[in-house]
Amino acid sequence: MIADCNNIKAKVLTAALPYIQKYAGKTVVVKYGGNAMVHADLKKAVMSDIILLSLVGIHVVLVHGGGPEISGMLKKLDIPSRFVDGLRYTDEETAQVVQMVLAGKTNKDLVSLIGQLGGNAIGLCGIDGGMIKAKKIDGDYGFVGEITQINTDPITQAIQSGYIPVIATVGTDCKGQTYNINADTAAAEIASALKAESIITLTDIRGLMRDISDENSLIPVVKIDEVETLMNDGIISGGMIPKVKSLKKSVQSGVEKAVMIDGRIEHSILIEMFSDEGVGTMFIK
Ligand SMILES: Nc1ncnc2c1ncn2[C@@H]1O[C@H](COP(=O)(O)OP(=O)(O)O)[C@@H](O)[C@H]1O
Ligand SMILES: CC(=O)N[C@@H](CCC(=O)OP(=O)(O)O)C(=O)O
Repeated sequence: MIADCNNIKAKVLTAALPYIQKYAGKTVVVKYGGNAMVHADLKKAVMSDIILLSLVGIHVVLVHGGGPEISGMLKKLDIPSRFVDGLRYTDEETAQVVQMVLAGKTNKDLVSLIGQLGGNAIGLCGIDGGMIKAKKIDGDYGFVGEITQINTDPITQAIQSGYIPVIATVGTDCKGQTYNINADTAAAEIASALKAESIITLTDIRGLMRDISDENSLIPVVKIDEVETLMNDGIISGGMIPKVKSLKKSVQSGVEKAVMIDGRIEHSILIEMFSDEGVGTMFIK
């Protein structure tokens, strides 16, 4: 019985070998959405996967969201939340709360969890080391940032020093104004700046759906020139809008593999990376 079990373990590990060889030394950006973060056990499983990837020599960069935590804090402070095209309308006060929650609480909680699980992470936000420079996005969104420049040095230096960089997506301009940057948007820009091999977005749904009330309507592959039609068809709404736009942009910028997967499934990152099983929605040229 024990021998059988060990045999299976050995088979699983050797089956992963070609995938490990493919990704070793390459950069993989994982975007971890706030909605897939709400269950403690799942969060632990995701962090364990990230540690494993890093230990087999993959340069994992974790870019996290935290929308539900921000909304929760705004509610406690009696500040109303409002979303426009999937982006949080951000007045001056909201921008401060976003910085406090994303860079302060969510980021440090993830770094601490990775540490508890035996990994080595360093928490950064876009302000640290001048990593994310931003300006006000066009339109009426308040202090929502459009990224003007990414300085990859703090990220690459963290990786070279053996840390998993964990990034909160708050940026600044040269005057010190804080901007709230959607985590999907930032993850795509970071992946592109790092010339990442792959971007994996973990969310709280199977992938891009034709109809979110129908579990069987998953769209497994999207060609990026189909995105506009899908947007016009009105099947994409809320937080899925920046997600889809960002994955499209990643592909356009040369990221080899851009996928959205279900963060509610335990070890979905490992299934995605270490098997040929297509999970979620893949964006291709
Ligand atoms: N066509 C679609 N397919 C899948 N999800 C969609 C679609 N349109 C809107 N959504 C919504 O987008 C949500 C995911 O975005 P969001 O809540 O911002 O997640 P995250 O916290 O992972 O960034 C889904 O839970 C779903 O409610
Ligand atoms: C401009 C904007 O919308 N910023 C997001 C930043 C966090 C985020 O993107 O979190 P998720 O990945 O969990 O959605 C917000 O304020 O909620």
